[in-house]
Amino acid sequence: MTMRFTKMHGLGNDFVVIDATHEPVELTPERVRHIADRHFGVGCDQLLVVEPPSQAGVDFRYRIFNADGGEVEQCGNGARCFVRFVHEKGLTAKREIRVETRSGIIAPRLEDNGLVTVDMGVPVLEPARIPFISDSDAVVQPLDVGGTMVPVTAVSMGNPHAVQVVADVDAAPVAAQGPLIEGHARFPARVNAGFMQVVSPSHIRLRVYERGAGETLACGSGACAAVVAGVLRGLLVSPVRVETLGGKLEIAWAGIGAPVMMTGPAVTVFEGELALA
Ligand SMILES: N[C@@H](CCC[C@H](N)C(=O)O)C(=O)O
Repeated sequence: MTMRFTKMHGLGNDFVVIDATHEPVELTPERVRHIADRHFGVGCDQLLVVEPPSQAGVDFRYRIFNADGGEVEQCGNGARCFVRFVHEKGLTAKREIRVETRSGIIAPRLEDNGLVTVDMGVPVLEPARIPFISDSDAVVQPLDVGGTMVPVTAVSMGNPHAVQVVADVDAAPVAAQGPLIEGHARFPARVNAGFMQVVSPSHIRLRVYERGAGETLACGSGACAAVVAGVLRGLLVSPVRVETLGGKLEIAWAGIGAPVMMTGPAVTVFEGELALA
């Protein structure tokens, strides 16, 4: 059996994108892991599957699978690539699209300059809904990471994030702390671990150790979560330029109750056909 795919990226956070609008695609966690494998498969941080909508008033449904095979709720860089994909494939001519994800409906828009702006929805801060086990709703909470108390802000952008502030992102303990935070018992659904350096109130540098994928060159939902955390901590003023290892995003957030807006690029790299066992 063969499967056609498109390889894409948003700031180096890379995706294998599959069109399942005409025919369903059978995916198992093993198959996702094989496709995402950089040696034995195509290689990607996430696999994105574009499907017909399951409800009225929505244009598409898109599903997100991490490289470890797990299906997740949200992907910011993926949402931008999804829009470019449906345009390039001629699946719609609409520039503003309503798309179902596991965490609800998001609304990405293809701009005239080729960038994509995504309304990523209202961030969730209540611990139980993140989910984050805590008796407190304080913005900054100590997390015991291998015996070191790390002050983090827990935010859900549809998917869970734990953001910490570091003095120098290049020296941040991403490899050492990332896996410990990702699998921390206080985050029962696991979590994406963000390390943010505040350069100025409108500029941060960010690295993210992603749940189910390890450190990636960029994480769109992580950039949104970091800006929310920075604004809530009084360190940032929207809009904020977020510099990742793979490039820059613009994030705007007007505060509690408002949606987070993310603008950035989406790039198609190549198309291919994969033989599946
Ligand atoms: N790279 C993504 C996030 C993908 C999902 C994440 N690893 C999770 O498990 O929640 C982004 O750009 O937001």
